[in-house]
Amino acid sequence: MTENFTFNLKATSGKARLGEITMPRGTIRTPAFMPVGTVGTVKAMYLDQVQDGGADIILGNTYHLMLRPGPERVARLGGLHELIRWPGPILTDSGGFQVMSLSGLRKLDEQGVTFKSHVDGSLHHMSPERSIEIQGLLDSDIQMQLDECVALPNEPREIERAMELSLRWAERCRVAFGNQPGKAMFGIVQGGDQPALRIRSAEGLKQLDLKGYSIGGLAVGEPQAVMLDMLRITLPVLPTEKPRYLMGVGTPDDMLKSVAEGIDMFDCVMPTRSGRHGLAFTRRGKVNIRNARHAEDMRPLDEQSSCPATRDYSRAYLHHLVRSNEALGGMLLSWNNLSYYQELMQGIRQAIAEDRFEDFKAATIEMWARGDI
Ligand SMILES: C=CCOC(=O)Nc1nc2cc3[nH]c(NC)nc3cc2c(=O)[nH]1
Repeated sequence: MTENFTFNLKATSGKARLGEITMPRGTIRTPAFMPVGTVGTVKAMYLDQVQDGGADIILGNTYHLMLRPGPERVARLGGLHELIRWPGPILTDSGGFQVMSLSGLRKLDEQGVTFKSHVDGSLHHMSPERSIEIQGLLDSDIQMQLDECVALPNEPREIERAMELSLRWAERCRVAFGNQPGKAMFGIVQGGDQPALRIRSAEGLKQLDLKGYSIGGLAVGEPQAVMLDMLRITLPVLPTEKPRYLMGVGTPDDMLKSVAEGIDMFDCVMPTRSGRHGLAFTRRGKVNIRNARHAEDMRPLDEQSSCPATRDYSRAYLHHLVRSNEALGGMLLSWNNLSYYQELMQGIRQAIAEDRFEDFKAATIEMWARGDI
């Protein structure tokens, strides 16, 4: 068992990287997909299934957990891992992004953000220091700086203002985080779709002795080409020996192309959220199980899968459950989708290990191009 946070780069295939993050609570194989466990649960899943399905780490959302059950209460209950019974590493966001997108934002200034809870309307203030304090109370293993993510497209002046503010907040978070050997704090590169601002943000964060770097401000409505361009600008500036985490991404296509640029970690609600709405991800593309054509299709989603939800249940039954809005429908499709995402990550890691990632990427995207099957 290691008492530190270390990242070991094991192989490369083009710019794609195979690595391992070792932490006291376990090892994270990269490239990694991190299921989103918003309010201390990966929705519609048992965490045993999430772990058995291949996830080494899950996400917890600071914004939700600070509102309910509250960070001090979680600490009194032994911390998030105890409460939700997840033994592995947990990455928590700083809350910044969700405050902007979910709450009645009241004010954002140098000190931090002031907002009204979407739960009960209570007023909250979150400074960079309070965000790190909350993540500490949650006993989070990988903590995020507080940042300001602006939507795209946007005025360059506005993107610059938010990027500079985020840099100042990164410094304050770094001071507040202090020295916690078995834990990590990641900075978040901002700068929107502006190359010069992306470079300045990455250069600024490199002064802070961080253990990893998130790429923020993307997957906020910009075309995929813009997102990939920003990765090509940003990643060469970042230290190769530290992990890179692309926030909120994405579809299998997004992840394959981002791994090809040098991304190591991903999180996205897509597999779980779309599973609850009847969309199944499979090796051969997406299946909208609500579609009438599945009503009497006795085939499972994929007879070759090792996931029971994928291998043992007919499309007809899944169709019936989803059409009837039965809980089991969302449960089985979430299970299927997370299993597919982890199977894809395993395939990516294997392809990098054998230096054939480019072929694997092309073949997987081509298989997907055939669309709904
Ligand atoms: C776990 C996340 C750590 O969150 C933070 O502390 N801040 C933060 N979160 C983001 C989340 C995003 N999701 C998407 N698309 C679905 N784009 C995102 C961009 C950001 C961002 O720029 N900052």
